Amino acid sequence: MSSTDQVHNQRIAGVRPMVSPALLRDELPLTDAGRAVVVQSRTAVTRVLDGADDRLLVVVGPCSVHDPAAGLEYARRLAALSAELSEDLCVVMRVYFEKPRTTLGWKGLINDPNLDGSFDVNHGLRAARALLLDILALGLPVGCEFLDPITPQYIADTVSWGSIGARTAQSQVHRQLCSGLSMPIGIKNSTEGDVQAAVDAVKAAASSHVFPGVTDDGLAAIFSTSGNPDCHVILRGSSAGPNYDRASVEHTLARLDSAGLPGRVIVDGSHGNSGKDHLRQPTVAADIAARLAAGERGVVGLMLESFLVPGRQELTLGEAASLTYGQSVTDACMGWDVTVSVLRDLAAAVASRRADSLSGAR
Ligand SMILES: O=C[C@H](O)[C@H](O)COP(=O)(O)O
Ligand SMILES: C=C(OP(=O)(O)O)C(=O)O
Repeated sequence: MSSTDQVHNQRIAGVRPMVSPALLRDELPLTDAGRAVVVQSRTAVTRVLDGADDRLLVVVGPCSVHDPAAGLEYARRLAALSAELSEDLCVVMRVYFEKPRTTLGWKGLINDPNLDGSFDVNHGLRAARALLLDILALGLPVGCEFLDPITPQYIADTVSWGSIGARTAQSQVHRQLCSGLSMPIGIKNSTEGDVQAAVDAVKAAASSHVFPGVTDDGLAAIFSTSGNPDCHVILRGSSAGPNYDRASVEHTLARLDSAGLPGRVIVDGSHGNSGKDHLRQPTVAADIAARLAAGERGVVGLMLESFLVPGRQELTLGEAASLTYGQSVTDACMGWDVTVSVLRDLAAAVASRRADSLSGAR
């Protein structure tokens, strides 16, 4: 595929046509009911972030979706649990289709939906959007990480909360992207533990930007954004250890204040905060629950990695048929039963904080 002119596309091995965002949305339209879920949940998440709603935001679900059927089964269970706990928790399902890799590895359902190195991106986009619509049909809002700057055009209308990962928080391309996204976005501290990088990203994303992008019809265009005031820091721990403790949260709130930004953070109970050990996520959640029950307010949300079956398994490309159903092929996840008790304990902590605050106000 490389050009014979010896200067152009010398390392491009192939170019294939890609469905346009408009065509995909036409094939798989957002229903009126789905739109209502997105609009209402974006407002609810924003109110939690602003402290206007005293519930805890809980972004919970698999590290990555590799099997839409298992993702949908998880969503059915979570929709019922979310309804049970809705007075105290604002639940968003983590539905991640794009995986940023430290070096190499499977990059997620959009990039390689057949899990075999065939990279059928058009099929990946269809599978991702179809699952998002199915989850919204259950009344459950979804949260995605945005990694490729073009992907949001295909799915962002279905997303109520977004994330920028630890490896891209310092990227200007991603900060610009956030400034134009229609939902609140959590931005993570770096893998080495640099929280200022996330604070700087929240500040940059709140501002307007002008940058190149792709239109609904797949044409290059220059986009102007108005800035996103609903971005916030996610403390995800680091290679140096956890950062969900009270002092780290206070330190982050002080940095946000110095930058003229609202004081709120989400804690990621996985990744550096649990050393990627799924058995430690409930310990993080229990610590946050105890602090909430004691009246702490800076932590407005918690992210948890959870799937039907606990732990993780190795993915060998081309051998998806031998995978255990409902178990992560990326980072280890809490299993469903543990997830239920963790979410119930978090809800009880929020209810207790509310009761204390009401009795204090009397
Ligand atoms: O959340 C997922 C992973 O931690 C992230 O994609 C990095 O994974 P890797 O270090 O296995 O590449
Ligand atoms: C990649 C992720 O996390 P981080 O960016 O914190 O490593 C994730 O949440 O899937």
